[in-house]
Amino acid sequence: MTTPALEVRGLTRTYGDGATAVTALHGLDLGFAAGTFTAVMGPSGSGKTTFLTCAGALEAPTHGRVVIDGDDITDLDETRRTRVRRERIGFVFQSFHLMPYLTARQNVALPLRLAGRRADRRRVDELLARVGLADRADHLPGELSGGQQQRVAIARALVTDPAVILADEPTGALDSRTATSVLALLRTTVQELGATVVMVTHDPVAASFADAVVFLVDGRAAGRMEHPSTEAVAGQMAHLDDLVAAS
Ligand SMILES: Nc1ncnc2c1ncn2[C@@H]1O[C@H](COP(=O)(O)OP(=O)(O)OP(=O)(O)O)[C@@H](O)[C@H]1O
Repeated sequence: MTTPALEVRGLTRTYGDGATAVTALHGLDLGFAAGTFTAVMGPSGSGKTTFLTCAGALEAPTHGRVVIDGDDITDLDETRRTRVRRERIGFVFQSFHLMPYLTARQNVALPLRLAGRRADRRRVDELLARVGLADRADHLPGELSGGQQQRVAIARALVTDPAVILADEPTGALDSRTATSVLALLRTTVQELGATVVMVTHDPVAASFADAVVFLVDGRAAGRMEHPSTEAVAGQMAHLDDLVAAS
């Protein structure tokens, strides 16, 4: 068996304590093979964001392990966790999170600079070309459309060649045509570069671009669907929403 790009074992996250404690994740076990595109879906409050922030070393789990490409990062101190975030994980957020005063090229190069690595201009420009922005390298984010900004963010997420890219509703702020082209780009990134993408989404259309969907309900894994179609995912989500409403 090859080492998963990302694995969580017994992942538990409780917020607060005493009577007001909320357990967002209850011993979640999930593995994501390298070179795959997986969507994570579930009803509101099912723990998707909490999963992503724990897997992305943005917060520590209460119990359980987070393993990135075979390295257990759970007990690292804050300095090392920051390094893991910068060098082993790529992030793509709904609201792009680009630096407004840096050009597209400088934004893509930023993770390399923060990691103390030489910002290889050829690699940065190659990635900008790959995401279709060769002619926008010197533009500021404010001079780019939403879809173009998300393409810059995807190039930035790829620049360190991370073990895994974590995407949180990457098309949530885009119109459906632009969303489709950004999802197609994520798909080709996985196919052609062997990247590993884990994407939280509410959108069955977005999920249909993935190889598989993992469903969460109430902080627990609630099934997996291979080769998802929009209709099958929408049907499963409606079923899960009914289960939650009935509980
Ligand atoms: N910082 C926090 N403090 C207290 N409770 C929290 C915190 N973050 C999340 N929760 C609770 O944990 C549970 C899971 O939240 P989470 O945001 O992970 O769900 P989600 O599936 O991403 O939801 P949505 O689809 O609505 O974004 C919810 O009950 C939420 O209220």
